[in-house]
Amino acid sequence: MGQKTLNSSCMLLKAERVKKIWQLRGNQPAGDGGQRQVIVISLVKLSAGGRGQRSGGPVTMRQAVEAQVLNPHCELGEHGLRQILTDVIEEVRQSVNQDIDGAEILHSLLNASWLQSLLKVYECLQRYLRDSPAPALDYASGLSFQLLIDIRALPGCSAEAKELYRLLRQPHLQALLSAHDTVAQKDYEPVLPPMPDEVPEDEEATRIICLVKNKQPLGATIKRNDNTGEIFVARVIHGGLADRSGLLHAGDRIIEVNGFPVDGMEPEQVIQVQARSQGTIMFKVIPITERPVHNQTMLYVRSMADYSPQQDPTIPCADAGMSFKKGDVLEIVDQTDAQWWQAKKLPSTMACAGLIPSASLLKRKQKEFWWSQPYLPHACVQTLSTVEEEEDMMAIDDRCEGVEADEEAFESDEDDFSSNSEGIYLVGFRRSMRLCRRRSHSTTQPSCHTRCPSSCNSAFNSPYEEVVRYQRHPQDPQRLIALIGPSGVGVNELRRRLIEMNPNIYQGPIPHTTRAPKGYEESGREYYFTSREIFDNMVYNNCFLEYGEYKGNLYGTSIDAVKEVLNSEKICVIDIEPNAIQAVRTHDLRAYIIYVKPPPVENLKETRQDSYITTNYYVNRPFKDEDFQEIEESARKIESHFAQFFDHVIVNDDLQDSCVQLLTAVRKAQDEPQWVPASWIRPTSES
Ligand SMILES: Nc1ncnc2c1ncn2[C@@H]1O[C@H](COP(=O)(O)OP(=O)(O)OP(=O)(O)O)[C@@H](O)[C@H]1O
Repeated sequence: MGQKTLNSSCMLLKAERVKKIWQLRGNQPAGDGGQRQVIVISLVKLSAGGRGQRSGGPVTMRQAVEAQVLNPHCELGEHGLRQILTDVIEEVRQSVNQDIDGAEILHSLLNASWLQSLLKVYECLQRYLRDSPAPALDYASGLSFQLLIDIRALPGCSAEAKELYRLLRQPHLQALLSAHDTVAQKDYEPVLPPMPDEVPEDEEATRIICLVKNKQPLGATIKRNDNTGEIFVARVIHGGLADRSGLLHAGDRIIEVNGFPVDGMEPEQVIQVQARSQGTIMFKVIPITERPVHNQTMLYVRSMADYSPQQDPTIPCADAGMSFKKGDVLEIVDQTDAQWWQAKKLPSTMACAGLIPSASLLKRKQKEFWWSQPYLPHACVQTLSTVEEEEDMMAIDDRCEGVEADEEAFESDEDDFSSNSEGIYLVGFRRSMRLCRRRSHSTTQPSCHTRCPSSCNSAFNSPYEEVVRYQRHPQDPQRLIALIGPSGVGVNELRRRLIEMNPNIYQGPIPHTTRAPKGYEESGREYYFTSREIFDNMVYNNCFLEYGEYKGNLYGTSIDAVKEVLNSEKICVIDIEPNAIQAVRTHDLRAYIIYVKPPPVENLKETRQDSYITTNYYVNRPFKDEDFQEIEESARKIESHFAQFFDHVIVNDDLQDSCVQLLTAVRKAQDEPQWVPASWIRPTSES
């Protein structure tokens, strides 16, 4: 016995020519605007032949196959070819058991579901040829239309007639009748070119793909091998026309487009040939032999930068690119290419993905600065207010016409330590507390210190932040609500109104201070009164989200004070400096960031006519034009540096409207699924 061979007639079964023509037809059915795809498998011809035979069943099978090829109309029994295939598979299975070379591969090939489906289609076509069904009439929709007119003309119509009228008017039924008429009239458009009769010997290695153009782009990019001049498919865009055909793959070599040999052409010329074609595009390709296996995992990211493909000269194809803004959530559908990923912007109804720079490429581009917003490196440790800054503040306040009031006068301002009828104190609204961390109209020179978690730098440096959809479990603590906005926009006003609405649900954290308590004050009610030493120790141990100094006393909001509110099952509402955002975007606090944005300056002027701005060193005074300009300027800076972290934006125009918006947003944050950093759910060493 020589080498073991698969001595079976199933080896003789040879796919001589299997050609598929996929006709992707862009048709707009009335009403739904969707796309209909018709897949036509034009020719499937299996024949038998070859060496070696065995007696018994297999020979009968071979004869049956040959008989089928010679006379496709002959009967092959109830299950036709599928029956033959089942028998062959059984025989190959026996060969597998005998450990015969190649049997296992053949067994899995014959068992493939696509082959079963192909044979099913074949059998259907055979049955169709045998039965030659003919339509009873070509214009079923015309008949139904006539019926509708007749029923309407009936003087008193029965319940049955009314029901028939209703049924015939259903869009689904009308679409069905229209489809019937299309088939009955054999109105198939466009007509595909005939298959060439003469197929060269090496045809097995090539594939002819015919795609019907619709308004969509092809969804594939090409590249040229500069040494050989050969043209290859560089990438197939996820969800595009080429991808959905399933016939074009990255790495396939394109030999012809619409009959034009493309070897040696520039990619732009190939695109022109393709663009000139009307109706259908025919590609002759040599398929890539080893297609890479994609086991892509689903990845969702929040973009930390803006990107515009039209301004990026390095993108392989600007039209295939996708623009995005800071804060957009992107679904990364393909990361095969280390440089260019494919993504969809969420929420998306687009089937087709777009090209975006990979994380490493975008990081490189960010460093180049040529198209992105100037990048502000995040300062982990803020410097204490300098003498110049103090002078700056004085310079601003020099313009004030108010009367200087001492801290005591501020502290006794009723608004600042009000308690409601149930005796619940609204903490954190004291003027001194607010002024100590007063925003200095500049994001680069904040006057207070913010905590920087270890993940802070990585979040600021990475152009994409991985996110996951998170729905708070009813037993989880409520999410922290953090409001940010330019000084004077109304952050405290909104926060106060929310807490006042229901202090049993909403509460601010109790701040710490080194100031001595006044007679009526209790530690743990208005403030936690601590010594400077303890305060310094807390600063050293990173216990504060933010802290600052006002008139020689330190004030700060501790993480534990926030957690205390959250653990009491209330919703903690805080007002933070933009630089403290990263300190609250943690696994423990899970902050929902609401940005309070100023309306256009004309609206600001109109709505703030009777309002008073809180100023440093001086009592409140009416808003001035300079204040509105500063609010606008500060808003621009905050948005350009921190917009990627906003979960929600409220334009504080009409105060009443803004309160309603805030309440709705807070409820959504607690009760509806939100995109949150993946590190909150799968804590990493960084978080
Ligand atoms: N939508 C609005 N319409 C009219 N007045 C408003 C509106 N929002 C806020 N105000 C008023 O504007 C003034 C400033 O608001 P608020 O004190 O809340 O500012 P802020 O953003 O907290 O600034 P800061 O942190 O500097 O105190 C207050 O008198 C407030 O009542």
